[in-house]
Amino acid sequence: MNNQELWQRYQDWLYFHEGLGLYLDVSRMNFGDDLIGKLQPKFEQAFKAMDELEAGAIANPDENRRVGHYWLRDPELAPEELKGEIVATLEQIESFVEKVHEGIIRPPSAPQFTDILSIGIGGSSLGPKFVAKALVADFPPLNIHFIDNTDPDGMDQVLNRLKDRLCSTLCIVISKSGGTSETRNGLLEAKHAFHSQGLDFSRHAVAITMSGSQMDVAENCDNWLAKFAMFDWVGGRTSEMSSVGLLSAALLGIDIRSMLGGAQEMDKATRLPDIKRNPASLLALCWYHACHGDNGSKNMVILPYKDSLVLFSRYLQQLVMESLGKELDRDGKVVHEGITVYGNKGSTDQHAYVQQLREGLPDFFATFIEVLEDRKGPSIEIEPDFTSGDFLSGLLQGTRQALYDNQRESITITVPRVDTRCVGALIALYERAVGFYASLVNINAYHQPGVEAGKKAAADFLLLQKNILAVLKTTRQPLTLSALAEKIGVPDQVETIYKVVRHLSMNPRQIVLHGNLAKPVELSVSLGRQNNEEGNLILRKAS
Ligand SMILES: O=P(O)(O)OC[C@H]1O[C@H](O)[C@H](O)[C@@H](O)[C@@H]1O
Repeated sequence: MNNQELWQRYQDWLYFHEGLGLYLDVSRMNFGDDLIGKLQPKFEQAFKAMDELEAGAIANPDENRRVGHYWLRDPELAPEELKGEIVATLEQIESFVEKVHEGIIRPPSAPQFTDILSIGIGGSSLGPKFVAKALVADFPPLNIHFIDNTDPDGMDQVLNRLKDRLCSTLCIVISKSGGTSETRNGLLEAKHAFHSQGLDFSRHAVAITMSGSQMDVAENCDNWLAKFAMFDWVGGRTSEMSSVGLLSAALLGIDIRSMLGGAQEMDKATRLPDIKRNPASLLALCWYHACHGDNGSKNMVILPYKDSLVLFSRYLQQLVMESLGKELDRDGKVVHEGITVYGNKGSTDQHAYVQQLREGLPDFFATFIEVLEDRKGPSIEIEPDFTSGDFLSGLLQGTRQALYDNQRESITITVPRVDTRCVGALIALYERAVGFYASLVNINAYHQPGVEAGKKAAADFLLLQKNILAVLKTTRQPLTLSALAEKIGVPDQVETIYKVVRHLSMNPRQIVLHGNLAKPVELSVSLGRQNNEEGNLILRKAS
């Protein structure tokens, strides 16, 4: 197409949401005009399924669950019996936050809370992190820190930096199921850090979990400073607008009602059963074209040209890949669906992987996110008539053009600025697009059966470790790895045993490896003293 034709295509397909000032440009996706007609029946099904979901159907049959994240921003739409708890939880959050800000709810040994330590993983971390990065003011009422892994080094880094302010740190532990081991470990490590300083953890701790969850019961969260409900009908990856995301956002001074309002406005726009005039169905159409049609399966590269949106791609990785990455369709047929999502930000990525996007594997489509307002207030001129923001804008338009010139497709979402309404709207837009796409390809977007396999294998690994330690504790002589495997009764698991003892031997766990590390088959292992005497004897216990 020549420039004139492209300009025409741009205008023909442009979606604009007046209230949000949001543009969606799909003109650089090369689907033909006939695609809408072709997909019309599938979309009719998708709109219908979405209506049913919002009306309270069991949209996630495998887990026998309703899917209600849309009700969070419009409780009036929720089934009668749920309205009250949505409204009450929001009010509970606001009242708690107000009291924290005013110092009415305060730590026992400091006048006010200064910091938040947020512990959670997956949906219990990605949304809060994304929103904090996107919307936090330069000088927020509290500073936020995250533990989202069971990496001891990572936890030490956070806890060491917080050491002098632990007495004024509010610890929010988030786990819908309450049974996620990484979060449990983070909680126990944080608790240990508080206790080491003589601080009463329960006076600093806030729980966000389903009532009666494993964590709720084990920790007796009712005795904590506060406990906020997490609803069974809200999935982890769509929980940003529940207490999971709203509590920390409000504590940071972010206007959560406005974020909910932005999402609600987008929800209204994405309910319209008209593919071309609904931004979420337009996105789903583009994804179908790029990922499901004759073009093979393309990856989704998310490129926001704005530093504050840098975590959007990570947020979307869970939303899109956990929702759409499925082995079976709704009829039980093997389909291996999914869309790979990656990205960081422009123009930073221009100096990293855009080379491959432009000239290498044509295995992706890009989504540019353009923000029209450069900054609050005026800019200096970097060169006569040019500001830094002009360069950012030029680099976005240039990359879009350069990709298109080399037959690389792209979508562009343009927003006026990164504010609460915009962030709420972006989250809502992608949530709905994922739901539509799942309908188009006939999969359940709301379960995640594949996640369990890794957890189960990790549990087996840890059980094996337990058995190894039990044997070594009763054996005086070093054992070869195969002898150890025999003794435990798993002769075919020498490699796993090797991995366990190699890890233990590098840590103060009194496990010693003997022999040549380059020849695992010749190694033997025993319980004993390691070189680092001091470390040997310290086995920290969770309090
Ligand atoms: O909030 P939690 O129950 O701790 O779950 C945290 C995360 O872990 C799981 O593995 C799921 O796959 C995610 O969807 C979820 O967000």
